[in-house]
Amino acid sequence: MATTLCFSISVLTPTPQSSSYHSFSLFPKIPNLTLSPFSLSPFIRLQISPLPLTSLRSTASYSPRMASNDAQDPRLARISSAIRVIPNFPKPGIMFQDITTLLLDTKAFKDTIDLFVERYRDQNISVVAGVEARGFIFGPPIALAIGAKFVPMRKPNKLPGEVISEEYSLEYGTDKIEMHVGAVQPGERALVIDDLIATGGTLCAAVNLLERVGVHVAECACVIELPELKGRERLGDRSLFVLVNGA
Ligand SMILES: O=P(O)(O)OC[C@H]1O[C@H](OP(=O)(O)OP(=O)(O)O)[C@H](O)[C@@H]1O
Ligand SMILES: Nc1ncnc2[nH]cnc12
Repeated sequence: MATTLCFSISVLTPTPQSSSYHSFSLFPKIPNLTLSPFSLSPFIRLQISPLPLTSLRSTASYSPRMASNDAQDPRLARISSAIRVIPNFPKPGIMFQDITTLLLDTKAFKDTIDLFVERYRDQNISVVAGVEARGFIFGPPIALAIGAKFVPMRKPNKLPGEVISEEYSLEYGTDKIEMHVGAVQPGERALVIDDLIATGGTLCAAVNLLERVGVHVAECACVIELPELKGRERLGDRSLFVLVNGA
């Protein structure tokens, strides 16, 4: 493999058509990189360095930084290249980060779960809260592996029992997520998981909902971050762990 790194940077241009979806590009180009057949772009994403759960923030860098303690961890590159990017979905100008192709790659999918499990298995987490819909894919295997319960955080009017709701703002309008009353107890320690953080509105709402019922959120975790959308800033002091940056 060639070792020269080139950089291709496109600055975020918010699209008027976009509401909760946003497009951008910020990634190092790596010639001769082996990519999955699903990847539309011959690029590897930037990666975010790990922080212990006690740390509050991690920062993106132009040097690839790995989510594992091993700076050469090859799993992140494979995960990154297994995520398909679909331009102009669901709206013109959006670069949709499609994790369904990651799920087809059994090694990359397993590596994704393993990376989260390695980070959280000794953190005394009793609740993994997954955000609808794609947090329902990554959350349950992590919960099972670390011995925590899985709590779905759903879109409005989907849960049959009594719910507690949290509204949050989108670029235009508002949305809401809900959780069953009694699913968690005050004093429990939670991990909030989703596939992707963009503006951070969804994760913020999930954290707020859990904190309102006395749960301590140890960390939020996502497979992908779109750093230009500054979701990390919206989370404030809440700790965020991600594996790769969006292409
Ligand atoms: O950081 P934010 O700006 O809040 O955006 C991130 C959210 O957007 C996507 O879900 P989406 O709202 O598309 O719902 P879906 O998973 O049900 O399709 C993604 O899976 C996150 O949940
Ligand atoms: N670009 C994107 N791809 C996938 N999910 C998203 N949610 C918000 N923005 C997204």
